[in-house]
Amino acid sequence: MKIYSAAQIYEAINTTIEKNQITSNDLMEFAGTQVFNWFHTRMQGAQVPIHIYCGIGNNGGLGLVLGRQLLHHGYNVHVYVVNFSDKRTKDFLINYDRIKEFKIWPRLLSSGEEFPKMAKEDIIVDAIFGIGLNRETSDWVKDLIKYINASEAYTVSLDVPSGLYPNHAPEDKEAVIESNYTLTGQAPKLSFFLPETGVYMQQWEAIDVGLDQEYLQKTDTEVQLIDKFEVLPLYIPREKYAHKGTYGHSLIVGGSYGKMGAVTLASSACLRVGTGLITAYIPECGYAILQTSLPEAMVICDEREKHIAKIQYDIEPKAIGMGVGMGTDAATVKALKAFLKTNKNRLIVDADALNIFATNKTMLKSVPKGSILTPHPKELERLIGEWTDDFDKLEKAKAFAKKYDVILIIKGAHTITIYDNHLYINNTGNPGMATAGSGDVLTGMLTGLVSQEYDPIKAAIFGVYLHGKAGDLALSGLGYQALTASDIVAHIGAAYLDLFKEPEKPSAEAKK
Ligand SMILES: NC(=O)C1=CN([C@@H]2O[C@H](COP(=O)(O)OP(=O)(O)OC[C@H]3O[C@@H](n4cnc5c(N)ncnc54)[C@H](OP(=O)(O)O)[C@@H]3O)[C@@H](O)[C@H]2O)[C@@H](O)CC1
Ligand SMILES: [K+]
Repeated sequence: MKIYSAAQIYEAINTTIEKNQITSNDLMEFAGTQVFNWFHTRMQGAQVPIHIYCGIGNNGGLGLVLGRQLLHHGYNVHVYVVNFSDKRTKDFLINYDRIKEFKIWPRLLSSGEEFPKMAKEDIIVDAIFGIGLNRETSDWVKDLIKYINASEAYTVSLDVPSGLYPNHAPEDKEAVIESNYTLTGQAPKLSFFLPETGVYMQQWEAIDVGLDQEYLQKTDTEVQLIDKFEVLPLYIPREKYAHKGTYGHSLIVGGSYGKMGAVTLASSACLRVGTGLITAYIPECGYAILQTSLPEAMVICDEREKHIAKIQYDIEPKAIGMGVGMGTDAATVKALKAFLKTNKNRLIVDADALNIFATNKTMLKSVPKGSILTPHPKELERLIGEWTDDFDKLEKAKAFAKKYDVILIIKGAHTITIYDNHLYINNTGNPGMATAGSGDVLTGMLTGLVSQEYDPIKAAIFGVYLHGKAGDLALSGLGYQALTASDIVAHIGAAYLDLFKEPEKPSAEAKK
């Protein structure tokens, strides 16, 4: 699903108006009606008080259309205008007049006014700011937002939780509506998926507000939300006359004394995702561990007992997973340096290999193009330096991926794959996956996919999706706390099978 920027949404609105020869207010009426239908379907005339807080822009205008339609259908509605500026938009004013047809005069709220009384059983509609927010709000509006949040009433935000900027993090964390449900116009916004800003909403749903389909389809976006619909075309079917050589030989290089489990997990995930052959390159101490825990794997041992000191082998892998459980011993750093001088294979770089690169940045220049790096937030910071907010982090990460021509996978609640100035936001996975070894499993899966000749960017997008889906399917009967990395591996097969079940609806999503 495409994620449009605020500028693209405004352009879509203008295109729709011009092409269909309608007024902007016609479009607002349509959007407001869609939102009304959403409420009406769920509330069926229930007389729960609904408090609609409208700003003075088009987000507020949308709130007024909703208010009028709810009144028309006999709902118990209270409408307030948050009067933060005199620059009311044309469509706000049209709808401000129209609501008065119902003998309703919205209460004007301004600085110093007492805020309306509400019970926590009531419903609040937040139509204060939409994507037009461009500066810090005044103190009294912040107080109102805090008051709404403190009410504990169920809050439905229109388009975005008010106070969220389209392209940077809020200055004041308390000056943002904590929304229970966000009904967003046409497509979700980037801020819904980032750790600092995603926390302001529990669930979101995209509502078709009638924007021009041709514009939406032909417009390329920098950001995409990845679900089943997007990954299905990436899947490479298995051939009848294939043999194990067809699906590539994967190599996992890693492990050190006390950390052999990481290699076992990565190697078993690599097998489960479908690699033809798997070899683990490990220090001597892991030999018996690997051979007993994973009989399908072949093992090559380093000359050292407890850590890797020389990466040398006589096989021809298609892809190499590098770094899981590897440690950062000086001899290992030296071995990695020497290895990079001759290696031509694509790498999937994780864990300690990332840490080694972070302190030896020149090594990054020897990483083959199209390799995949999979840092978690701390490892990412070591690679790209500190960031001011999540949006700044993404800019820095894009520049890094471009500089070294690599695919960067930023692991998190919504893992983001970055390549060639594009962002792919994953929509599978759950908090149970924040557990030891989960990253090792991902490294193994990505290695196995690249070995099977998935183009690296496709392997990254597909692998991250499949990893999250396996984690979601593993939850059943376990719950977040009990989920382990081995459970994720055990459900890779189910995640593949799930690809061919009924496709999910792309327009309505629940945030996990
Ligand atoms: N037109 C249509 O058909 C459709 C419209 N839709 C809806 O329109 C919404 C966008 O509307 P919008 O552009 O009017 O902006 P909105 O978010 O309401 O803000 C209002 C204005 O406030 C101002 N302002 C900014 N920050 C401020 C601050 N801190 N303190 C005080 N003032 C501040 C700023 O104006 P400024 O003062 O900078 O000139 C800004 O323009 C969109 O989110 C969606 O809900 C869609 O449903 C599709 C159909
Ligand atoms: K809003």
